[in-house]
Amino acid sequence: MPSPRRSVEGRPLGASASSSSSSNSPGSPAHGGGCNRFEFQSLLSSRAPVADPTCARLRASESPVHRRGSFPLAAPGPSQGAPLPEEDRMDLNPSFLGIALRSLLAIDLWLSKKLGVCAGESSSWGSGRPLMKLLEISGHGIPWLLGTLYCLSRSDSWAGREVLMNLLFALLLDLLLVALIKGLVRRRRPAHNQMDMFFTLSVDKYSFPSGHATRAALVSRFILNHLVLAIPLRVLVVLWAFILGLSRVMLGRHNVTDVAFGLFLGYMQYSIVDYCWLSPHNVPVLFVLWNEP
Ligand SMILES: CC(C)=CCC/C(C)=C/CC/C(C)=C/CC/C(C)=C/COP(=O)(O)O
Repeated sequence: MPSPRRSVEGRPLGASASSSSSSNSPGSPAHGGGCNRFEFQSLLSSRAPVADPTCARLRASESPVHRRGSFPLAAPGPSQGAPLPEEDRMDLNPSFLGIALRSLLAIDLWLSKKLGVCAGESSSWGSGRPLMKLLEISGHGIPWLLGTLYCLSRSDSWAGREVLMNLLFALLLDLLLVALIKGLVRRRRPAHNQMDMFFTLSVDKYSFPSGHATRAALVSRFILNHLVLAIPLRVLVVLWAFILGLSRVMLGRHNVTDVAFGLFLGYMQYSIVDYCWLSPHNVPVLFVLWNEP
C-alpha cells in the first residue's frame, strides 16, 4: 500500500487546505491510510491546476521535467542527498561540457582582448600596426594565388609545374573549406577589430577559423615538403606561420581559438593535398596547357 512520501507542516502533500478540513475523517482517503486520495491527486496534478501553490511548487520540483537540465548543486529539494536516477545523471554531463566550453570561450575572449595590442592606432602597441598589416598581406589569398599563377606561367619544367599546380589546388581548397566553415559557424570577429582588411569575401566578416592561419600552416607545410631549403630558411618558414597567426590576434582580427584551429586545419589540409596529389599521370587534362606542339 503506497503512503504519502512528504508532508508540509504536518499536512500530507496533496491535501489542500480545504480538503484537509472537509475530508479529514477516518476512512477518508486524505487521512492516515488515505493513500488513494494522494494517488488520485498526483494523477490529477498532471492534468488540472492545483489550488494550493505550496503543493504545486513542491510537486513541480519533484517532476523529472523540472529537474532535467538543472545543476545538481543548485537544485536543493527533497531529493537532495539521495542518488539521482540514471536518466538524470546522464543529463548532467552536457551541463558540465557546456560549462567547460563556456569557460574556454571566456578565457579565449579575455586572452584575445589582452593580446589585441595592435587593434587600433591608439592601442598600447598601435605603432606596430603597419608591421602587422604587412604580415597580413604576406598571408593574404590574393598574392598567393596570383604569385602561384605567375610562377606556373613561367615554369619550364614538368616537376615545377606539377608542384605549382598542386599549390594552386591547395590554395583553392583552403579558400573553399574556410569559406564553408566560416559560413557554417558564423562567429563574429572580435568587437575591438577594425574591419579595414583589403579584398575580403563576404564570409570574411566571420572569424572562425582564421583564413590567414590555415593558409600559413598549409603553405609552410607545402614548402617544407617540396622545396629544398637550408635549415635557417626552414625555421624561418615555420616562424612566419606562427608569427602570422599571432599577428591576427594582435591586430584584433581574431580570437585565439580562431587562429589555433586555423593552424590545425591548414596543417591537415596539406594531408588532403598530399593524398590527392595531382600529376600528369592521374589528371592529364590539367597539364594539357603545357603540351608542346
Ligand atoms: C585566381 C584564382 C585562380 C581564383 C580566385 C579565387 C578567389 C575567389 C580568390 C579570393 C581570394 C580572397 C579574396 C581571399 C580572402 C583572403 C582573406 C581576406 C581571408 C581572411 O582571412 P582571416 O585570417 O581574416 O580569416
